[in-house]
Amino acid sequence: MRVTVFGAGAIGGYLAAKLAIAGSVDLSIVARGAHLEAIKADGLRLIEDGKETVARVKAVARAEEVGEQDYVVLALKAHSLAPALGEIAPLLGEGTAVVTMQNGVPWWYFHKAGGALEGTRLAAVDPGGTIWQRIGPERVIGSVVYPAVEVDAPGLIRHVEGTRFSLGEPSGEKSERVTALAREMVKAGLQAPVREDIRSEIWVKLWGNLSFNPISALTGATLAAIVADEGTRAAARAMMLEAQAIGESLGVRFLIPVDRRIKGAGDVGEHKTSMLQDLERGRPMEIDALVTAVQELGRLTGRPTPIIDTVLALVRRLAIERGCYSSL
Ligand SMILES: NC(=O)C1=CN([C@@H]2O[C@H](COP(=O)(O)OP(=O)(O)OC[C@H]3O[C@@H](n4cnc5c(N)ncnc54)[C@H](OP(=O)(O)O)[C@@H]3O)[C@@H](O)[C@H]2O)C=CC1
Ligand SMILES: CC(C)(CO)C(=O)C(=O)O
Repeated sequence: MRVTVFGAGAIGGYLAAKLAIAGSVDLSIVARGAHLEAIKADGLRLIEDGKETVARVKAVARAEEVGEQDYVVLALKAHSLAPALGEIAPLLGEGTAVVTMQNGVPWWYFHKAGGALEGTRLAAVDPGGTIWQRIGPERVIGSVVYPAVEVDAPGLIRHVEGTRFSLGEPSGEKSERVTALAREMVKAGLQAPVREDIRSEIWVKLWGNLSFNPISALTGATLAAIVADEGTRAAARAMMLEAQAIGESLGVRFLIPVDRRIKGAGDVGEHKTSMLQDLERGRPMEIDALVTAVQELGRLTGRPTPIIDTVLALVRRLAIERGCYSSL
C-alpha cells in the first residue's frame, strides 16, 4: 500500500512516524524548508511517552519524486490546501484515495450528504470550488483528528496525548479502502474507528473549535479559564447553540448535551487552543474553516448566527491587524 502524507507537520508528522515505525506500508512524506532538511539528515524524530524514537522515512520536496499513490493524507492547515493543489496533483492517480485531516468544516461536506444542498461548494473553505474540482470529492475519506501534537523543532515531533483518528466515507459506506487504511493505522498503534456518520463526529469536534478557539484568541485565555468565567462560558455556549441548530437542520445528531461538551473542554485544563497558539506565534489562524464556514452554513440553512457573526468579525479583525489572517 503506497501512502504519502502531504504536509508532515505536527499531525502529519505524528501519523507518518507511527506508520514508518510499524513498517508495513510504503510510506513517503512531502515536506519543506528546514523541517524537510532535518528529516532527511536525521530521520523523523518522535517523542512519545517521554521516549524518543527515530523513524526513517522517505522525505521529498516534490510529489513528482514519489508519483501516484494509493492513499494521500492531507495534513496541512485548512488554509494551506488550495495553494498546494498543483503540488499535490502528481500524487493522484485514478484510484487514489485522499484522507482530509483538517479541523473545521471540510470542503467536501456536501458530497454524498443528500438533501437540497447536495453538491454545494463552500466558499469559506473552497472559494470558486477549486479544491472540489481538482481533488475530486469522490476520492475523499473524511477524518476527525483527536491527538494533540506539536512540532518542537525541525524534524522533531512531540506527541502530547491521544491516538484516535476517526475515519469515514462521506457516503457512510464501510468501503474496502477505508477499512484497509484503518487496519494499517491500528497496526501502527493508533485508534482508527470507521464511522458511518463522520459528519456528526466532525460537528462534535467543531462545536468546541468554533467557539473556544476564537474566544481564546480574543482573550488570551486557556480552555479552563474560558469555562470558569461566567461571561466567556456563556458566549461560547451561545455560539454552540447557534451551531447546533445549523447542524441539526442538516441532519446531524449531537450525541452529547452542550453543557457536557463545555465541561469536557474545561477539563482539558490550562491549555491554549491552536488558534491562540498561532496568534502568539504570528502564524495564520484557521478562522475560515472553524468559524466562517459555520456562518456560511447558517446562511445556507436560514439559521441566524448573531453571536457567531460578532465573534467572527472581532477575531478576523484581530488576525488581520496581527498579520495572521490567511484568506484563500
Ligand atoms: N496539532 C494538533 O494537535 C492538532 C491539529 N489538528 C488539525 O490538523 C491540521 C494540521 O495541523 P498541524 O499538524 O498542527 O499543522 P502544522 O502547521 O504543524 O503542519 C502542517 C504542515 O504542512 C506544511 N505545509 C504547508 N503547505 C505545504 C506545502 N505546499 N508543501 C509542503 N508542506 C506544506 C507546513 O509547513 P510550514 O510549517 O513550512 O508551513 C507544516 O509542516 C489542522 O487543520 C489542525 O487544526 C487537529 C487536531 C489536533
Ligand atoms: C484544544 C481544542 C480541543 C480546543 O477546542 C482544539 O482542538 C484546538 O486547540 O484546536
